[in-house]
Amino acid sequence: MNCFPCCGPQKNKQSNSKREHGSTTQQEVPSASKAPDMKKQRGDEGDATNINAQNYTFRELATATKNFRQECLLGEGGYGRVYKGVIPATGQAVAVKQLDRHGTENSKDFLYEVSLLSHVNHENLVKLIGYCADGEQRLLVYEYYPASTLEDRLLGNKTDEPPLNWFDRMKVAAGASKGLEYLHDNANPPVIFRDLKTCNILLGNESNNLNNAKLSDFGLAKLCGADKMNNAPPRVMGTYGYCAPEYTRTGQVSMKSDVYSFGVVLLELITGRRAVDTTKPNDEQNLVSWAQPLFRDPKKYPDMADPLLNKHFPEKDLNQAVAIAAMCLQEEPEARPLIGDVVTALSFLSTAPTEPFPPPSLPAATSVSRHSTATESEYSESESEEETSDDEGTDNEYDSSAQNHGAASAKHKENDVSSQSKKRATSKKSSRKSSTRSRNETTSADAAGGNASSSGKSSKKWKSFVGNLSHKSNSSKKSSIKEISQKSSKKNSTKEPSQKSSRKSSTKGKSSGKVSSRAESEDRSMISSHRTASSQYTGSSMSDRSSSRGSGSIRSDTNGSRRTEESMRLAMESGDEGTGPPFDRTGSSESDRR
Ligand SMILES: Nc1ncnc2c1ncn2[C@@H]1O[C@H](COP(=O)(O)OP(=O)(O)OP(=O)(O)O)[C@@H](O)[C@H]1O
Repeated sequence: MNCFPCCGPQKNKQSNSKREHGSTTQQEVPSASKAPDMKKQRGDEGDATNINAQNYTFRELATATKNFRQECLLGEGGYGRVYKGVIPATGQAVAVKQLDRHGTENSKDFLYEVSLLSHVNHENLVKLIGYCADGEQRLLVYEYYPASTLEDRLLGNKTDEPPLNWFDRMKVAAGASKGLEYLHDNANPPVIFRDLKTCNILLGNESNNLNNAKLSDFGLAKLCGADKMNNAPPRVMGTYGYCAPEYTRTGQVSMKSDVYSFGVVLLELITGRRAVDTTKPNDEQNLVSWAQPLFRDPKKYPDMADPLLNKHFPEKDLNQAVAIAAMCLQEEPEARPLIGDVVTALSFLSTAPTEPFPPPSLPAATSVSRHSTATESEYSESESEEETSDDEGTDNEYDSSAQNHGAASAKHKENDVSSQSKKRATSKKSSRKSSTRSRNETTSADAAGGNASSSGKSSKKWKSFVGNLSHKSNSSKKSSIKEISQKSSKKNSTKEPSQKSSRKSSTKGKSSGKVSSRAESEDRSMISSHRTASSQYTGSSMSDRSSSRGSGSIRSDTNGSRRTEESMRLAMESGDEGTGPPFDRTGSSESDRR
C-alpha cells in the first residue's frame, strides 16, 4: 500500500481538465493508455477506446479516499474493499471499489468489461463513473449512493428503522427487476449480473423513497475472472443460496440464472428469511428448499409471509408474489419467465390499492416467532379462533393508512417483532459467512428442490398470470395493467418476428383490457380473454424467446412439475378471488375448471 501515491502514473493535464469540468462523457482515448507504465498494454486494449467513464490515476483515487484510510471504508465484499471518497477536482462523492487482483490482471479484458459497464445507464443501477488500471491496480469508481443495502434493511437489526411494509417490499422488487431488465434487454451486449442478492441492492435513504432501489456489482463476477480459467471448468462466482441449479452444476450462466437469483431475492422479501440461514433447523436453512414444497399448496402461502408484516398485506397480492417467485425458481431455466414479464407483474403489485384490503382469510402465523411450515391440520381449533377474533378486532385497522405504514405501525406484538429482528441480526453473521464467502463453491445442495416444468406451459401460464393481474377491484390498477400489457405485447412483437401470432393473441387481450376498466363482471370476461389469448400463445412463447438467446434445450415435463404449475396457477387465480384458493389436486385442465 505504501507505494500507491507514488507508483501510479500521472495523468496528463488534458484528461484532468476534462474531469474538472465534470465530464463523464465518452473518452476518445482512455488516459491509462497514455500512462508511462501502461505502455506495454497500449494498443492491446480492445474496446478501451469506447469507455464511457473517467480514467483516474491511482494517486487521484488515493487522494479521494484519504489514502484508503479505514475511516473511509464502506465495506468489504467478495471482490474487494469499497471506500467512500470525494474526487478533489469536482467534489463529487464516489464509492471506490478496489478490486482484489485475482482475475483482473489482464488489462485488455479489464478495460473491455469496463467499457461495457460504462455504457450501462439506468435509474435502478448504480452508475459506474470511472476506473483505474494503473499498473496492477484495478479500481472501479461508482456514484456514491447514500444508502443501506436491502440485506441490512430487510434482515438487519436496525431497531430505529421500522420493518419494510408489504408495498415497500414490492416497490424494491419492482425497482430491482427493472434494473435487471435493463441489463438483459437494453444493454448491448446484454449484461448478465451473475451475483444478484440482497446485499447488492442499495436502497435510497432519502425521504423513505424505496422506488429507487439500485443494483450494484452487476457484471463484476465476469470482470473478476469467472470466465478466465481456460483449462478448467467455468468457475461459479455467484453466492451460495442465490445461484441457479444449472449454474452451480455447470458454471454456465444465462439471463435465466439471473432470474433465478431474482426469485430468491423476491422470496426473501416475502418471507423475511435469508437465502441461507445456518441458525435455522437443517430443513429450513436453504430458503428455496424450504419454500419449494410450500409452493405446491397455495393455502400455505400466508404462512410464508414475513411475520414482521403482521399480516398487513392483501392476500391476493401475496399469492401472486409467491407465484412469481415460484416461477422464477423453477428448476429448468427455460421454464422461468423473462425478467421483462416479471417487471410487468411486479410493477402492478407495487401499487398500493386505494381501497382497504381484507386480512388474509387463512390461518397465518399468530406470532412473529412462528414462521410456520406447519400443515393446515397443525393449526388447532383454538388457535384459529384466537386468530379470527384477533382479526375481527383489527379489521378496521386494514385501512389505506395501515397499508401504507403496514408493518411499520406494528400495533401488535411489538416485543415479538423486536425479538424477531434481533434473532435475524444474530443469524446475519453466520449466514453471511456461509453465503457470501461461498464463491467458487460448487454444490448440488444449492440446486434446491424445484420441479422440472414444461416451458411451453410456463409461458402460457405466465401470460395468463399477467392477464389475471388485471382482475383487481382498483380501477387505476386496471388501467395500469392495460398499459403494461400493451407495452409488453408491443415489446415482444418487436423483439421476435416469430411472435407475430402471439401479438395477435395479446391484441385480443388488449381489446378486452379496454372493456375491463368498466365493471367487475366485464373484468371477468377480460380475464377469460386473456386466458384464451394465453392458450393461443404457443410456439412463440417465452421459451422460444429465451432459446433464441441460446439458453439451452427444453426438457420434457414431469408429473411433479405439472402439480407445481397447477398449484401456482391456482394461486394466481385465488388471488383474483381474494378468498382461500380452491385447491384442486386432480390437476384438471384449465378449460375444465372454467
Ligand atoms: N455505490 C455505492 N454507494 C454507497 N455505498 C456503497 C456503494 N457500493 C457499495 N457500497 C457499500 O459498500 C459495501 C461493500 O460493498 P460490496 O459490493 O463490495 O460488498 P457486498 O455487496 O456486501 O458483497 P459482495 O461483494 O459479495 O457482493 C456495501 O455494503 C455497501 O454498503
